[in-house]
Amino acid sequence: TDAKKPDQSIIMSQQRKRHIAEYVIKCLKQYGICVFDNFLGVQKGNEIFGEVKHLHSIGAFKDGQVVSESVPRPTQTIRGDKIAWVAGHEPGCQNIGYLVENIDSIIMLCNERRALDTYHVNGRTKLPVYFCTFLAMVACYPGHATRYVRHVDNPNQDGRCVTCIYYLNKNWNVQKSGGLLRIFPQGESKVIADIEPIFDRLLFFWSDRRNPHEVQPAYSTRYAITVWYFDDKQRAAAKERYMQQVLQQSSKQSSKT
Ligand SMILES: COc1ccc2cc(-c3cnc(C(=O)NCC(=O)O)c(O)c3)ccc2c1
Ligand SMILES: [Mn+2]
Repeated sequence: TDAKKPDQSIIMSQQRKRHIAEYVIKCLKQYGICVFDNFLGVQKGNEIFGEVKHLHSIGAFKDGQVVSESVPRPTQTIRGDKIAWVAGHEPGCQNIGYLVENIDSIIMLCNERRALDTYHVNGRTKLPVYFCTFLAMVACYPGHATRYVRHVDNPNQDGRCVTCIYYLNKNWNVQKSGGLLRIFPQGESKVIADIEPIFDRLLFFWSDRRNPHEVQPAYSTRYAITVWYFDDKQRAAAKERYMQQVLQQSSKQSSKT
């Protein structure tokens, strides 16, 4: 049997991708944040949601550990999400793969226009511990008031320049279920952005200190898929710093022994 060909009717046209990229460029330049609704449509959105629920049902989600320089505090006070790293070609994840491919091509279109700030985005998410694989982070806030306190995704130049989040939550009611994403833009606009994590919504924002944000307590299961885009120069510098730290640590160790 021939490999399952994606349904031609829902391959996103180049023209639509260009239209979205124009919109993303305009918003990121003006506000540093961009919300685009009805990104893939109900059918594709449902298929992706189904794959994420399947991942959850087979226990693929692990507690979100916090990578922080400060003394690690119990994670449940900082963030309650559970995460699963997905490349998109694993069995049962091809629709997540379709989502990531489409986001990729939009970001690359923005990049061609030299529009992503001074960044040159050529790589996509790699595990924060410097593995060279490209991954999307599927996150679940399992309800019972799980939250993520105000934070910056990339406070110390680790290379990430754009955060892109795709939400999967049907008929989400913030009054009942909370889970609002609140962004506190640090630019001149200073207008707080309250973003509801609604189904088939795509969000982009600069990952650095321009966009501190928080996930308010969620009272229903809240799913999202995040991809971070790297600036290659910043990334290379971060890797260099990381390797220097490792070398210093090992030379300290060897001088002790
Ligand atoms: C291995 O190390 C890891 C592993 C996972 C990590 C996940 C995050 C993270 C950052 N931001 C958000 C967020 O802001 N979500 C906003 C929303 O859902 O609307 C979020 O859900 C998760 C940060 C660092 C990590 C380091
Ligand atoms: Mn974040």
